[in-house]
Amino acid sequence: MDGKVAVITGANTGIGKEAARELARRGARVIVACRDIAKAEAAAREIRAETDNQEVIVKKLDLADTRSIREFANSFLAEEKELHILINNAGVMLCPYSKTADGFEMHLGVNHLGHFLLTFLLLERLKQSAPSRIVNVSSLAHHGGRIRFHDLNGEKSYNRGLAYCHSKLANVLFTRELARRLQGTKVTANSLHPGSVHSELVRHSFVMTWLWKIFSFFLKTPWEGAQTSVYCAVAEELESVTGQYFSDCQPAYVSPWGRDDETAKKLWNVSCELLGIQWD
Ligand SMILES: NC(=O)C1=CN([C@@H]2O[C@H](COP(=O)(O)OP(=O)(O)OC[C@H]3O[C@@H](n4cnc5c(N)ncnc54)[C@H](OP(=O)(O)O)[C@@H]3O)[C@@H](O)[C@H]2O)C=CC1
Ligand SMILES: CC1=C(/C=C/C(C)=C/C=C/C(C)=C/C=O)C(C)(C)CCC1
Repeated sequence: MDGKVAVITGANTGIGKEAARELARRGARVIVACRDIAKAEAAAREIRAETDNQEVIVKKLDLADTRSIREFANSFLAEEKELHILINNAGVMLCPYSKTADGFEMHLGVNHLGHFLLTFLLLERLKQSAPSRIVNVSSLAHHGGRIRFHDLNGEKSYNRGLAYCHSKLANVLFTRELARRLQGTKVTANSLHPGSVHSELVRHSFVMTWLWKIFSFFLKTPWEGAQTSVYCAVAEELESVTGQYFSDCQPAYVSPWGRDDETAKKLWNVSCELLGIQWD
């Protein structure tokens, strides 16, 4: 991947860090886009030392704050002339009810709206650098999700498990609509389930943290969990594959709600309204 530029969100730990390591190992210039610069620098240092690739760059990105997303994009666009791979990987799960700086429910705000805005801001660069790829890390949990247009911010009722599922369904629907709109541009968009992975994702749940420790033997390692992301980002046979959903490096079953084009279009329009952007 010499000469290729990749941005990976949430690459300081877990699946994102391992995906960054794999792309760096293959020679790509990797932008590690994280909210905590100290953690990101530590991860980048480790990856540089292990892969002997010095082109692992840390940039601040807090997906729970649209100002930070815009600052990241401005700085990236000023410094990087190309972008071939965008892996929208960062995520939160099982958060107690909370809101982003812009007042969005945390799961929807970080997992969906933050990445929606980031993709919007970086899309011209992806188009200019085509062939290029957008990889959205969703989850099997999208099966439990519904887009609750009447209460997107969970103000009427909130369940943290369901809130995560809704946001992961939003990832699948966003990918589907994005892929449709990008037909003919040589920019592809695919989503995926990484597997059940022993990472810090369960940090907000005491019970899940213990389950994850006790049953860690049955879970994938973060490196194993990163393989489908890496596959979607680099596999030659996926050059023109777009709008698909993968698991274990294979196309996988999408819930009926994840295949609903009307909901995908409506979610697109509502996301634009919430973010105050025009994206045709
Ligand atoms: N682990 C699993 O079993 C599964 C994971 N997934 C998905 O995989 C992706 C990666 O998760 P995983 O590696 O497991 O989890 P981790 O918790 O280990 O990593 C999540 C990453 O997202 C970052 N992040 C969280 N909030 C923000 C924010 N506001 N702005 C920027 N970055 C943020 C974290 O940063 P920080 O360290 O600073 O908090 C961290 O780098 C997620 O999208 C998750 O939904 C899907 C299915 C199963
Ligand atoms: C059934 C079962 C387990 C499986 C849990 C699963 C399958 C979790 C999936 C989590 C996802 C999909 C998270 C993120 O999106 C454990 C805990 C290993 C313990 C043994 C019993």
